[in-house]
Amino acid sequence: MTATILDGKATRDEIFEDLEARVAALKEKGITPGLGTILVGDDPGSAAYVRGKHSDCAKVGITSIRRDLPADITQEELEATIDELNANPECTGYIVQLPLPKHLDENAALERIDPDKDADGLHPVNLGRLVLGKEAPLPCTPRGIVHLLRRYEVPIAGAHVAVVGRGVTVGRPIGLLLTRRTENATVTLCHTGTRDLAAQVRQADIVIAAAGVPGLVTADMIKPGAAVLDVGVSRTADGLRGDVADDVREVAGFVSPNPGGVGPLTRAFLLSNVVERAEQLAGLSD
Ligand SMILES: Nc1nc2c(c(=O)[nH]1)N[C@@H](CN(C=O)c1ccc(C(=O)N[C@@H](CCC(=O)O)C(=O)O)cc1)CN2
Ligand SMILES: [Mg+2]
Repeated sequence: MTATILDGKATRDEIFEDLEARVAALKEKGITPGLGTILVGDDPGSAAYVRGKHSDCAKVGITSIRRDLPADITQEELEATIDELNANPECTGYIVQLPLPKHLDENAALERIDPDKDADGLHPVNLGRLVLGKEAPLPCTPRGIVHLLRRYEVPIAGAHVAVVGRGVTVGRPIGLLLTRRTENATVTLCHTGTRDLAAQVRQADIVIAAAGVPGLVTADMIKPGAAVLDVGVSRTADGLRGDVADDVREVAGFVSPNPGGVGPLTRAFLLSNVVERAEQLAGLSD
């Protein structure tokens, strides 16, 4: 068997086309959505992601607001920048690029974001709303994963999903999305303390690998025909590596590659969250 590729770039292009039209409609009503980013330090990966977010904004007509701060900034200085974007009327949504340098308190920074401007859906109030099933901006990577599965008609209802990795941007929130009544999956959240990871992954219809460990998920761990989404990213001497070994394609029914799978959708749904918020402000959504 050779797996069907879940093409994140083609799916991203469809989303951008829709967003471009919606941004034009907002502008006709006198509202221009504005995405802010706060980047601390000079990690090349984070800098590239932030550059990508701003070039996406230009493609769909969203205003870009950039705040780049030195790596040795204090928590107080970071929080002053967060306060500034909370108060900035041009900025309708923004993100703090993660991870932050070790000396900074990431949770305190996320908590200081105005929940109504939280474009990443990572503020505790918005994660709490997700737990309660209330409307909220959804974390971008999990939203991209669900969209990609639906787009390629991978059966989700009743499926057994193994998530590998418990980070705040993917592993923890994806279980909350997939167990909503609209998705109805059964989710096992695996991590470094999981006994016999291979056995957990082997019984899954859908595997979401988001551990950041190159090649962690191998072909012998995959149930034939399963959907395998490679979300982890590691920068190695050989370049970017995902969590999923290449030969998984010979066993799986569906594979999202890395790069070119879920990553482009993380960026697309960030813009989507910003546009949805602007539509709420304009009274264009229900
Ligand atoms: N505040 C946030 N920080 C981080 C998030 C996030 O959602 N919010 N997620 C990741 C990084 N990230 C966005 O910020 C991100 C990661 C990967 C991609 C992407 O498009 N990847 C491409 C490959 C890119 C490359 O060549 O380097 C792909 O998968 O095809 C976009 C965004 C951690 N931090
Ligand atoms: Mg991500």
